[in-house]
Amino acid sequence: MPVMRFFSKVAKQALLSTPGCGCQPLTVAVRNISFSPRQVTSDASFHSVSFSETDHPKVLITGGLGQLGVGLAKLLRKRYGKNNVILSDIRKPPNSVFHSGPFIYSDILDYKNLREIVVNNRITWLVHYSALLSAVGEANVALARSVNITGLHNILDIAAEHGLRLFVPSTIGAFGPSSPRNPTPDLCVQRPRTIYGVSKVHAELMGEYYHHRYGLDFRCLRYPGIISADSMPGGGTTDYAVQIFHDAIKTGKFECNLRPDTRLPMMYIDDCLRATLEVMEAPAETLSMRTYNINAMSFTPEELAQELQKQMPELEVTYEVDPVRQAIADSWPMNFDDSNARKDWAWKHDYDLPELVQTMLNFFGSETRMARFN
Ligand SMILES: NC(=O)c1ccc[n+]([C@@H]2O[C@H](COP(=O)([O-])OP(=O)(O)OC[C@H]3O[C@@H](n4cnc5c(N)ncnc54)[C@H](O)[C@@H]3O)[C@@H](O)[C@H]2O)c1
Ligand SMILES: C[C@@H](O)[C@H](N)C(=O)O
Repeated sequence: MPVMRFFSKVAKQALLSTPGCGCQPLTVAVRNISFSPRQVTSDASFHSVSFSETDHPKVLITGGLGQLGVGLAKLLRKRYGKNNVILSDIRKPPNSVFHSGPFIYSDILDYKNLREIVVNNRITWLVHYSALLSAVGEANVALARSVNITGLHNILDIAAEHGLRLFVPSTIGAFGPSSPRNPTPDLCVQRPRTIYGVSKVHAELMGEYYHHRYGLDFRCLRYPGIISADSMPGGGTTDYAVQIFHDAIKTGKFECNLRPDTRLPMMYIDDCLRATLEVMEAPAETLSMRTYNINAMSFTPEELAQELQKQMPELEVTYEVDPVRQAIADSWPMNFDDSNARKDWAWKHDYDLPELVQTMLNFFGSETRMARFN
């Protein structure tokens, strides 16, 4: 769409509209909506988009000290420059993170604090990672509702008010027992039974609503369970698939809290972070939707254990099922259909199960060698 037509369409939408939010006068949000040139569609084809020194996005990552944020900051800093990517969280960063690039305190429940950060740092992209995951969410529903829903409202309004490109991850947990589970397509019944899932469906719908109503450049990927070696998961149902590596290396034993035949979609962290970068850089006209499933592999605890045992035959795996996590897993997709992401913006995973296991073991192997050396 030509630039002027784009602006006048969005300006008209803005004049007609008022984004709802409990935290600030609605008119302010509308009057202050501004449009970054980055929101205008580009002719560059996917993968060939590159950023000149002066054209870097200025990125803020919320909830950046969890399993995914530090890795994403590293990837984005490599691409856009160290000082153009700000990590934020409400927790105190470890030394290594604090010294690796800009870090700032940000509580997503504090709207004024968010606005100050966005204005003072001239933020243009917002990656919203703060959340309570599925298992911790069930253990503290009130806090999960507040962080995952009220916090999201603040993020949407900040993004709309300042014309930011906004990424919010969703999850396989946004589906429920009445969704088709094998495979689960992008568009189907979504009736999750966890506060986490309910809050993520809410985020998908609110983001898409703001996109259609106010022109917000909202982008969302539904991540599978993410597996990483150098960061620990924050209390989800798929955490077993990370813990098994730590326990296997440390003790040669692992007690799994899901049944051996529980099949769930999973992904290695490098694929997840690259997908996030790719969808953020994708020209708007390639996105036929604003919320996409992405997938890499799908396995059960038994299959993961067998793959590990090819290299560690002495590994012993036992099962002590946690009924809360098992009920959650039994309501989630077994296989994820990500054909729209593959078609629209050329999504392609690099890691399948054997490569994942090899990469994780290589990481822990080199760590052990380093520890012995020191
Ligand atoms: N890790 C996965 O397997 C996975 C899968 C699907 C989707 N996701 C989504 O990706 C995002 C990042 O996941 P993660 O695994 O890094 O999560 P995590 O639980 O490891 O980290 C979440 C972070 O949010 C922070 N936080 C909590 N309350 C906050 C507040 N009020 N203000 C600011 N920050 C606050 C926490 O301190 C924590 O560091 C989440 O939105 C999650 O739903 C993750
Ligand atoms: C799947 C995902 O959203 C998260 N790892 C959880 O299990 O809660």
